[in-house]
Amino acid sequence: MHNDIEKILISEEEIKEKCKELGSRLTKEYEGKFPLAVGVLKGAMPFMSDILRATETYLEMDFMDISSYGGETRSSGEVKIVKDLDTKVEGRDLLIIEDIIDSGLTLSYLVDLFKYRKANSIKIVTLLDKPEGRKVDIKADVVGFKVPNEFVVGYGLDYQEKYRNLPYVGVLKPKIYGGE
Ligand SMILES: O=P(O)(O)OC[C@H]1O[C@H](OP(=O)(O)OP(=O)(O)O)[C@H](O)[C@@H]1O
Ligand code: HPA
Ligand SMILES: [Mg+2]
Repeated sequence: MHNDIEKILISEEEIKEKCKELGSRLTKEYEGKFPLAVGVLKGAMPFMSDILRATETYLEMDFMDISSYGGETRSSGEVKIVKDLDTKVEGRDLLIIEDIIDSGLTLSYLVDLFKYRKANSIKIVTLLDKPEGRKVDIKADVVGFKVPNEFVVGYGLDYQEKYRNLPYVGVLKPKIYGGE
């Protein structure tokens, strides 16, 4: 598996440090509140697990499974709910946790949905931001790292469902995508 990686963009150590830093920030921001942390499956799973264990406040966790990429490296543009939340959103302070904002389609769909469901507040935390990928205007409130306009894998991010369990974020060798 490691052999398929051309270069590591963000190391395991850098991710660990960042989760601690962002966790302390969220601890302060949600002091005295009881936010609903919404993990966007499947990609956000490792990041959610690490950042929330560094967030020292009461919180509730729930998950939403959204899909728009299928097995491709480009968004189909059609966002589908595979699994909805079990929790009522009305009046809650939502903390949406994502692995990456690329085109922005997934998050803009979710933000609209949660506004419609009358959330009290919505904050977006993403490990990675790929600003050059953007098709709709949306910004995260908290960003771990910016990444260049390349398809990245690892730490939750997949290519054809593989590589999510890499402890770092990297770029695949071109031959893995069927390139030369
Ligand atoms: O900003 P966007 O262009 O919408 O891309 C970001 C979304 O795409 C990926 O999920 P995907 O739909 O591939 O599902 P997955 O998390 O199960 O891999 C990623 O985990 C984000 O949720
Ligand atoms: O660069 C990416 N890698 C993996 N999954 C993704 N979903 C959106 N962008 C990406
Ligand atoms: Mg994916």
